[in-house]
Amino acid sequence: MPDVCVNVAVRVRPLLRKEMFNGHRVCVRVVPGTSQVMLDLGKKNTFSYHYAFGPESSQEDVYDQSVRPLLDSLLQGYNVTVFCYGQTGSGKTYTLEGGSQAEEEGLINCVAHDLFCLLDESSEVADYTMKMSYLELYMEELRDLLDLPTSHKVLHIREDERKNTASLRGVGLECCSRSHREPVTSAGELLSNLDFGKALRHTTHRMNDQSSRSHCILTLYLQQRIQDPKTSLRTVRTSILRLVDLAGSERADKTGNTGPRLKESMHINSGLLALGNVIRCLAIRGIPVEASLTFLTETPSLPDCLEIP
Ligand SMILES: Nc1ncnc2c1ncn2[C@@H]1O[C@H](COP(=O)(O)OP(=O)(O)OP(=O)(O)O)[C@@H](O)[C@H]1O
Repeated sequence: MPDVCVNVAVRVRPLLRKEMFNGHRVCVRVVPGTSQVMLDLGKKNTFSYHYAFGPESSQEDVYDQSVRPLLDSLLQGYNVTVFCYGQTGSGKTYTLEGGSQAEEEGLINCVAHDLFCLLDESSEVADYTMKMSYLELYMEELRDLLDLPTSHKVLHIREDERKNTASLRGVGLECCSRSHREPVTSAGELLSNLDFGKALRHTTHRMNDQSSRSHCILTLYLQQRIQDPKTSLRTVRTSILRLVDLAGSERADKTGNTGPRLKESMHINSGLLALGNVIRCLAIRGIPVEASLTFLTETPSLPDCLEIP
């Protein structure tokens, strides 16, 4: 488990061809050999993070340093969430899902492959089950991206008496089942389910050709059965990994959005603001502000570890 419960990594992407063509220039640099970035704003401003990746950093560098260690925590029974946050076009989806070349594989691919390898090779894990859910929060409406017949229907967010958040279909007496959790047994299966879900995602607008217009939450529910070789005590260890691709924050004056697109932006920005407030409140142990996005990314209060005599 890392020493601190929130780590922040900053990634500066290279200029895109069209940005170079339009005469844009780099205004943020990583200070060599440090985890600091410097803004070129006349007087120099420097900011420190846990990790800082410059335009030359590969997907592998980002994964190995900032995400791979979290898999060990997950296997130990800790709940883990990775958020990709930033302005529209800053590279969140690229970082999580990857680019068009083989060497540009995103964090989700790396996690999928390593997680199954670690579980299969672990000497303490007798067996395990993994399930996944893939939800989209668009304009404050929640949709299940793994359930085609109902993906167009809105899910409702509810909390049980233990403060666990559930996403349910229907309301009141019609409230029948929670969002779909698909069992997965390999990285290939996980990634093909993801491709299925991605096709249903809301995308596109002007500042970025393939812009995500929704917050997307991939959750892996892991249950491991651990057998102690000395005592034969069996333990069931449950933990959750969330990989969250947040919609890009944006300024209405820069996007030129009007009408429904402007309304989308307002929902995106208000969700991000609430999330930022919650993280800030948690850091200073204040009272969090609640919104759909913050309910969905909350980790459950289920016991992480159950012992079976
Ligand atoms: N590290 C990188 N190296 C090369 N190209 C990158 C990198 N990061 C992002 N890009 C490119 O920049 C463009 C925008 O990236 P991306 O779509 O991931 O942004 P985003 O933050 O997810 O945007 P939005 O919030 O609008 O969905 C894409 O063409 C992507 O291929």
